[in-house]
Amino acid sequence: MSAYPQTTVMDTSSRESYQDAITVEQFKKSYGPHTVVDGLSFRVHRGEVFALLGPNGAGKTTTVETLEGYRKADAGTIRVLGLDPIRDAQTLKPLIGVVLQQDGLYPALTAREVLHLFAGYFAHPQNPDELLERVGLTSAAKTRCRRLSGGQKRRLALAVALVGNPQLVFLDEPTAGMDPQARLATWEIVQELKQKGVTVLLTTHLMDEAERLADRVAIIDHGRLIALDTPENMMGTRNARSLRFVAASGLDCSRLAAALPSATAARELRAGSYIVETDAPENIPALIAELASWLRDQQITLSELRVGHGSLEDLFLRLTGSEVRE
Ligand SMILES: Nc1ncnc2c1ncn2[C@@H]1O[C@H](COP(=O)(O)OP(=O)(O)OP(=O)(O)O)[C@@H](O)[C@H]1O
Repeated sequence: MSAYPQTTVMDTSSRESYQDAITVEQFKKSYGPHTVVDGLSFRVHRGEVFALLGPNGAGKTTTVETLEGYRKADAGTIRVLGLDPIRDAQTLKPLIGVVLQQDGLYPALTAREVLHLFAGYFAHPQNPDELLERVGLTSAAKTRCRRLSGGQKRRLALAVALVGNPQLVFLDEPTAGMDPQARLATWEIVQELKQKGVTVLLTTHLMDEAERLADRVAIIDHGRLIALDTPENMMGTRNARSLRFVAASGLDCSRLAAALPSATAARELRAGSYIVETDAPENIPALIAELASWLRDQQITLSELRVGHGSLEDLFLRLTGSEVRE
């Protein structure tokens, strides 16, 4: 309940000068002897969708919950909408929306009752019934929370986070447990939030979610920042000098490289996963055309083709050495 306080009168004058929606500088947090966040620094611009990626235990939830004011930093500076999340909690809480990893919704209330209840905490809430429809829960509006499926609970938690028209939304694994249709609907909602200028900080284990939604992605491991960039830059899509493709394993790469005039080299990275290199980004369109016609002539079926280093998932594995879990 503490996440959704009674509406307070806000003094926004002290916040007018803040530049970024979130500032984290040299943030440190330990549990006993165990350091889980170790000098983390990043900024989230206003109106940006920012994704935090990291393997299990990397410190993502600790970071997000500190930004939300639920945990206290041991060291460093944390500002959210120009405010200190603990000292200025009363002012900040009505301005942010939070989807927690665990949904602490009331088991005996219906989905509609929960949303109306939370709407009552805010001065200018969204229409709860319209919001229920927006998250695809109209048919479950009269279902008690304990009977909602895992995916429906996540959608209700999202609606609860949005009902107060927040300026900044924290989404901790927002689509975990959702079926593909609900996931797509949630992605649309995040894109709408961005269009409205709402800042979104999300954590996810789904690389396609980060690739599709995020303006910038921070990869953290052992509580440290190891990469921060746009998904395109991380994947090397711009100024790329290579193609990756997936097809049957065991293709003759020297024959392949020799057959493509724009290629300088070709290798099988792992069974069925190939890289073809060229010496300048402007050769990429020709390389794609040459590769496509070679594959056609050899009657080889292609299951994936990417420009650049590979997927965000490849990069994540390379940087953290960890498997991604859903
Ligand atoms: N209250 C706590 N007391 C002690 N240890 C904790 C506490 N909360 C988290 N930890 C530990 O801190 C580390 C970082 O946890 P955190 O939940 O921040 O990671 P995460 O990146 O969100 O992981 P996940 O992807 O599994 O959610 C983990 O080793 C976790 O066990």
